[in-house]
Amino acid sequence: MTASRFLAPPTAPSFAAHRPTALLHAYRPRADRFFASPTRTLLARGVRHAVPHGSQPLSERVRATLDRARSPATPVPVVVGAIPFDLAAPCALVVPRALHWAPALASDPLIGQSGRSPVQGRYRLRPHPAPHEYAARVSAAVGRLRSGELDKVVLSRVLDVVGVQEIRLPGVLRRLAGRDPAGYLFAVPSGRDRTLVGASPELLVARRGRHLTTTLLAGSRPRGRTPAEDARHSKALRSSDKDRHEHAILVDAVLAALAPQCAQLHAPSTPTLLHTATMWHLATPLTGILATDGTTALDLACRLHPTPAVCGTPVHAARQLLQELEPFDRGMYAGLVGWQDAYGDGEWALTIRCAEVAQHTARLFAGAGIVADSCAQEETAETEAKFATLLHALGAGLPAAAGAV
Ligand SMILES: C=C(O[C@H]1C=CC=C(C(=O)O)[C@@H]1O)C(=O)O
Repeated sequence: MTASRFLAPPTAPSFAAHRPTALLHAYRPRADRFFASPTRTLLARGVRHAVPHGSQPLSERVRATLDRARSPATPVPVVVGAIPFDLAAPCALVVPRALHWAPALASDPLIGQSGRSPVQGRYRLRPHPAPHEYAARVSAAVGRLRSGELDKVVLSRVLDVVGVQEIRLPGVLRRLAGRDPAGYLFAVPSGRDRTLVGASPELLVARRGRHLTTTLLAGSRPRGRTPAEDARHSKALRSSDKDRHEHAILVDAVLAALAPQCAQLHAPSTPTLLHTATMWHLATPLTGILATDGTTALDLACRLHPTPAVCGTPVHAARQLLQELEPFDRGMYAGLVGWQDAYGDGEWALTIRCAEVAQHTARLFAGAGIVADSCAQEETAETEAKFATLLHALGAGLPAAAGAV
């Protein structure tokens, strides 16, 4: 595969014709799917084919849908959308009627003007479970981790944000883009009248020909309110044994899952730091060369999912513990969002730092990786800090409203 084919898929002859921010501003809720990564911006309009629900593995159903969508006018169709945490549940992937591509949002000088001033919305905030109850569940998880039953579990909670007016998704998406233009931004229909919107920092996997990349994140601190506090937080994260252990569990699991597929696989021996507008993370960028041409981006994603960034280790024990300790359905949270073309190239990011929006209500999700040395109060504070990404974009993250959490 050549780089030029990757940069200008045949479905996107107008790749360079659009400004990234023009696609951002053209986004229409419900009719469109918007996805932006550090390499490209994509706006998908309408539905030509939907990937069906069924008992066959997801990546086979996607292959079959892409085959069906191939035509002289669209020789290399693309699927776009979201996949739930539970791969056996219905996905929200489609081959759109029209697809517009542009370079990365961060490359557009106008991105700085996107959604700069958050509107002050009037909202009621309902956490589930309440922070003290979540902390109790973290303590229960720590007990199980210390007994040796498992090594890590990612325990999440939700925050329902209920407004007096309908939530305006284009504004939410623009404010997310304005604050984190180099992240993975998305707004995709996720069910009847529901939209999954978010700004994820984590790439599960991207494939370009035989080249694959992932950016593994685990171990977090909130950004500081002053430069000095911010520097303290990043330094504390870098030197924390507990966070390095939490991170190493993720890197080891992903290396073990990818090794059989790869002729080469490279991970730096120590993590670096990555930041979003609200969080610091320990990060490991991993690169590899696939052993064969036949493995698609989604084959790789399904092989990896759920990683210890969103579930835990061992996976089976972690899933069981989540069933006991998480009193809600994750739905599209902690799943995947992205695109893949008929060549098998694509990008799949984790659906974290996101909300599912329906009319007046947004359900925000946030999780924290728990290991045997975790402190329940700190993990609870970490989930509160993670909620801030979406609270800010909704205009609900202002001190008075945040105090109600
Ligand atoms: C599960 C989430 O974050 C994951 C990604 C980065 C760092 C994480 C952590 O430090 O716990 C989580 O594993 C979330 O934001 O809901």
